[in-house]
Amino acid sequence: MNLLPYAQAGGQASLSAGESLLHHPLVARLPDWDDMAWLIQQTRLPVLLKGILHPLDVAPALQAGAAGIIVSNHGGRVLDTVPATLEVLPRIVAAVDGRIPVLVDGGIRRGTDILKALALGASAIMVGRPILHGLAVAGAAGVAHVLNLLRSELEAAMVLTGCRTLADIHTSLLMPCREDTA
Ligand SMILES: Cc1cc2nc3c(=O)[nH]c(=O)nc-3n(C[C@H](O)[C@H](O)[C@H](O)COP(=O)(O)O)c2cc1C
Repeated sequence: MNLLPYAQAGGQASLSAGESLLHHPLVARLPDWDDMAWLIQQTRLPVLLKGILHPLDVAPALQAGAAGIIVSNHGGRVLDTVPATLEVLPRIVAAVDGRIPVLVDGGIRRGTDILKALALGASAIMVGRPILHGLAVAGAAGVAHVLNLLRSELEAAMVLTGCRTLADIHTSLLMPCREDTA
């Protein structure tokens, strides 16, 4: 995410010659796990940590008091070569071992994507750009239409895979194409 427009009073977005984003006060000290723990202690609301992509980050997230984890690789900008969220989801789910909900987003475009994410252990999924696209095309009705499509596609996928309830959606529905996702 480009933080500079928000950080500079004058709204100057570009760096001058010789300046580096790394030296900007807003990013020179990047948030760490102590900051997460502090933030979580400031509210009684559940705080879910978004952007977890590595199983080794699960323990510090739990230690900081996260109420949930959102496996996500998108922050408005995307770092090249980050893994797809569905690729890392099973490893995060295994590391969490049922202690807190694990949500996932990124590239969910149809009901079968939701079915696959739930089969890989997600507690819930989130959707970004399809909502924005619906909003851009038809406002609130467009957003409702996108949500309706996703729901009806998920229900069709459940019917076709013999799942009467969300709890019936299980890893056994999936045929692994790589050993490490088995
Ligand atoms: C225009 C735009 C801006 C975003 N800004 C942020 C952000 O500031 N912080 C963040 O955590 N995620 C941000 N995201 C990512 C979304 O929260 C979400 O993770 C992502 O859009 C989900 O993937 P999908 O769009 O493929 O459904 C942004 C996404 C878009 C499209």
